[in-house]
Amino acid sequence: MPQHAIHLERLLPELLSFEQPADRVVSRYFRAEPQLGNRDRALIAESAFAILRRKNEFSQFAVSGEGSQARRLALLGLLSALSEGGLGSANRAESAIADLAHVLKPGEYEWLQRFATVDPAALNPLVRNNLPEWLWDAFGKYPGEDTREELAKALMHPALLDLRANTMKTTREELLVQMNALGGRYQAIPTPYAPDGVRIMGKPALQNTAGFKAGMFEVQDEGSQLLAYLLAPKRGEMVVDFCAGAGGKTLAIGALMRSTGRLYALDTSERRLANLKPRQARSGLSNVHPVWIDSENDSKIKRLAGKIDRVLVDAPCSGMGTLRRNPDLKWRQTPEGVLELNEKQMNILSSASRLLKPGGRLVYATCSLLPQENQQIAEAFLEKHPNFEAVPAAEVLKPLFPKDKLPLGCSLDNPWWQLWPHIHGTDGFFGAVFQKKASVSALTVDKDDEKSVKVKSKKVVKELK
Ligand SMILES: C[S@@+](CC[C@H](N)C(=O)[O-])C[C@H]1O[C@@H](n2cnc3c(N)ncnc32)[C@H](O)[C@@H]1O
Repeated sequence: MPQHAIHLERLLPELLSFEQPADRVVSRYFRAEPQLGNRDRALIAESAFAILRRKNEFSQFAVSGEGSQARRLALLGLLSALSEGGLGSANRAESAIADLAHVLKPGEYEWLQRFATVDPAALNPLVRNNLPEWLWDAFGKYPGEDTREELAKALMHPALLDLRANTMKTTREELLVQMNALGGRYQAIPTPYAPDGVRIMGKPALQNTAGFKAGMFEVQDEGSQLLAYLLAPKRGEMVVDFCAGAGGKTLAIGALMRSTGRLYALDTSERRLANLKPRQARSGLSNVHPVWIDSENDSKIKRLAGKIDRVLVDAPCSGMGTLRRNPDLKWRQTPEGVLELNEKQMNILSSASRLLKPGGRLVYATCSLLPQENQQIAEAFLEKHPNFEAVPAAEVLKPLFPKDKLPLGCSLDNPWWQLWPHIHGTDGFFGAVFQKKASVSALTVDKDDEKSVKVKSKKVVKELK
């Protein structure tokens, strides 16, 4: 373990400069240190992310103590990673300190023990909750002063590892057996709501398993899995995933369509779309068509106008709902950055809405918790597009995922769908469903029989090439 602290000390300056996303900095570091094994990498990465999650608390405590500031942060990161149980150890702080004892220099053992006995209630709320002031204030407005601390606490813990069984190749039950056969340290259980989800306690390296290579599963948060049900794609439909990225949601949607119909995966990032290709190949889906676009106004999109049954806009957003797994975002994002995103979100949603047939469904989604990126965009969209109406999420999801008599994430007070880390144990998600109102001329278009739909979709694919 001495080398873990040394690697962390080396990694920290770049990580804490916040110039690059943390996962990129960590991956680059590991590429330059090929001798590190899987377990070492897991502990170093988990400790680095713990430092980002609890930066205010750790920085305040690390003002005093032995050695350099980087060494102190590294030790606090290791202590947190070893005591969180994210690595399958589920140790308490005392036993984690004991695990570290043999690498500690004089005075460090007592210093860590002092840290473990700090009373969080005595700390300033910004320090205790590890949030920048603007975000703490924003959470005070929504979800509100009474609940923001609970939310902040949930965001300080690493996310659990969720998988989605690829139902084109296996079942959840088979995947559970496969995962439980990995070894005693890990335990796999069904996710509470997503019907194909498997939750793993501990963090096994899965990329090299035969099941992963054979496309039996994808790593995907339960909330993301549930979002595919809000789009509710049907077999044989024409569907567009407008901001498909590396295709996490595309693949879940494609499986719900049982690999029928056509599913266009659009994105402006060639790099992300390139990452979709191997995942698509593993998945066995033949209905997915990745298409690179130069912007939301690309002429390829215009050619699909009025032809699509369902469109998902999983918009670029601040990612504040994913702070459990991307804690650097809370230090990198700013209120000005959110304003810029708002303009982008509105433009993408407006362009995407042109794709829909009369009667077609548009789902706007983010992994943000900020109303500016969620409710306010959905409301502004409805105001600007009187040819669309909101469809209550509860109506779309019923009878799925019942919780307190309503489908999970739905409310009687509004039509939107929202998942919270502190309530649902998922990443934070927002979803709004809109339906394009049917017009008289549209009714005749809707009468197309299946054959003519097939001919048309072939033509569209040709046009996109
Ligand atoms: C939240 S991510 C999507 C994640 C993805 N749906 C998934 O499940 O993995 C947002 C995506 O929007 C893409 N994007 C940004 N601007 C865009 C635009 N104008 N049109 C389409 N996609 C855009 C980004 O490249 C990014 O991949």
